[in-house]
Amino acid sequence: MQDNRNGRMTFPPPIGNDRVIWELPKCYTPAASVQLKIDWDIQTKAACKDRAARSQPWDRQKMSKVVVVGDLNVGKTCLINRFCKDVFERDYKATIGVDFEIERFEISGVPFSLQIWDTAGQEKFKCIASAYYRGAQVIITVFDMADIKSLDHTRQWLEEAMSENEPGSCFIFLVGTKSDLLPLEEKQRTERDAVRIATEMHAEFWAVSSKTGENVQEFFFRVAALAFENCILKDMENGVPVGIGLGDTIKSDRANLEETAPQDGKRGCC
Ligand SMILES: Nc1nc2c(ncn2[C@@H]2O[C@H](COP(=O)(O)OP(=O)(O)OP(=O)(O)O)[C@@H](O)[C@H]2O)c(=O)[nH]1
Repeated sequence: MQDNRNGRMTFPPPIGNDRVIWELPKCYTPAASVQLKIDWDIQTKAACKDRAARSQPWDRQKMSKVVVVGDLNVGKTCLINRFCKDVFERDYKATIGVDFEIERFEISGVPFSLQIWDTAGQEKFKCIASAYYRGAQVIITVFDMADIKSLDHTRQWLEEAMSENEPGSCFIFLVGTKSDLLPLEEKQRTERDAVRIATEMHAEFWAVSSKTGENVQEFFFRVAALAFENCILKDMENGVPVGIGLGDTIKSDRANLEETAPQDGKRGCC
């Protein structure tokens, strides 16, 4: 890429090593995985090779929208903050409406981003948050492993998120947080219940702890990899040549957010 101001070559912002994915990350447990395969689809590999070789400009990278839903206090914000900022907040601060983060990856040599929407679990903010469900490629339904009621509510959260999206258009994940709070036996029992519900929801189950960081990065890498592959395969289905961007090519973070945010809503935290 040429920088017109000083004639020097400029390149996309570097991605830290911790956001580079070469191999398809493993699922948490095969009992609750919707994608049991252990490697990329052969078409994905070919498309990545081609695209990486062409060194597309950074502003033509791909982005997938991820919506995180679940009861209040289950740990949605902490989960996102642990992954995006590597921090853990012990004190509860309710999310007001919605908030978002953008995380950049390099997957098989191709730039890719996740736009992660954190929604409020409190009933009074639901109408604001639900306006942002549309256009999701990934829905993450979160429950607190130490509060079994929140697991029962995940079906309802998923139904509401899916009501704004086409059936079968999203990857669904069921995430149990606060695994650090449970003794082993109780954790195993809760996981068995969660796997059953995940199967009903056609979701992939993960147990994580934002406090200790256990499985948080592994989980988001898996999300990014599956969303990325989905973009490539969708483009192929739609007859988009592999060299011409992957799916919804983005112009910039700002332009993309304006497109995906509801017309009458605000961007960012409301
Ligand atoms: N021990 C432990 N506590 C956690 C974990 N994740 C979150 N918490 C605590 O749970 C409380 C709620 O976390 P939040 O992330 O704010 O919950 P939320 O789901 O975003 O809540 P709303 O914004 O109201 O929807 C906070 O006090 C966190 O410190 C975890 O993995 N382990």
